[in-house]
Amino acid sequence: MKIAIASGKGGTGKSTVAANLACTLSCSREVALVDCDVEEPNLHLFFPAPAVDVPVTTPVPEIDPARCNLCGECGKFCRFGALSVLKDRVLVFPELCHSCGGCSLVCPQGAVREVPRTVGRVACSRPLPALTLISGVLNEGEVMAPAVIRAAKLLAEGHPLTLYDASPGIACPVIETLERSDACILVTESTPFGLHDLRLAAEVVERVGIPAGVVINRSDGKDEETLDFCRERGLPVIMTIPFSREIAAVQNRGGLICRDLPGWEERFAALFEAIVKIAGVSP
Ligand SMILES: Nc1ncnc2c1ncn2[C@@H]1O[C@H](COP(=O)(O)OP(=O)(O)OP(=O)(O)O)[C@@H](O)[C@H]1O
Ligand code: SF4
Ligand code: SF4
Repeated sequence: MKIAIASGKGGTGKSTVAANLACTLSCSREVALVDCDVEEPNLHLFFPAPAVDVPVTTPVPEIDPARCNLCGECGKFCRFGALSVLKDRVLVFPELCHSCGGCSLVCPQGAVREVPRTVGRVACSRPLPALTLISGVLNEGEVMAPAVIRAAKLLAEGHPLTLYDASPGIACPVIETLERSDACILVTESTPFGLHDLRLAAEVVERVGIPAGVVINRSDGKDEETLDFCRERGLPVIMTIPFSREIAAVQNRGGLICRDLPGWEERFAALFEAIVKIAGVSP
């Protein structure tokens, strides 16, 4: 079973929910937690442990000047501007390449071969007896976040229960994270910005075809607009977390509220039961 934790807006508490849910569940079962926020992974801060790194590479073209006749077909084909055919050579911009493989297929001279290029890494650790943490890390200056997310998710394959912590927003890295998830927990906060971005995120999960439930975090007890929206969209609200200095203090020292504050382990266990019901599949 695969559960994604996402939110339209940054800083709403995705990592808080993902880390506490993973920790709670690992008391009773084997869990893999995948940090898909590859531009800024932070779950390792909750679960410090020695990690093994696996490099992530993507194939990019390399042109053989001895074969290339500068016909320009590869440049015409590439939709991403990663190839520029000049008078005397073909320039390759590897960081723009989406590794579709098209240029090597269309080259009539067989002058394009694919070479691996490292864009990031996946760090694997075992911070708790039944918890595997898999963190995708995109190299600085790289843009191919989906490739690192795919690699991180692949490493988690085979685990009976996997949680994916998505990046904020609704761009391709989030879509890549949502792919093949059984359900999604949408984390929001009761502010106009939170509601605006929840609308966008709700639309995305609907389009991807994944059932979802909502966690309202940093609640000040005035959640009516968010509750109305959820009711209209048929999105069940499956947990409410108050805005609390105590929660912030635990988190800011790298602690977990399910371990350090009474009652939260039970609440995260109940959150899991609720999302399992929404997913309609057994873990
Ligand atoms: N209920 C709460 N009460 C007080 N502080 C909170 C609460 N929930 C989260 N925070 C604090 O808000 C900050 C952001 O939380 P968190 O990192 O979980 O958000 P996020 O959605 O994962 O962020 P990002 O968009 O960067 O991935 C953290 O400093 C956390 O301690
Ligand atoms: S398609 Fe092949 S032969 Fe033509 S410019 Fe590109 S690399 Fe050269
Ligand atoms: S592999 Fe695809 S994206 Fe990359 S340079 Fe070739 S055509 Fe462009």
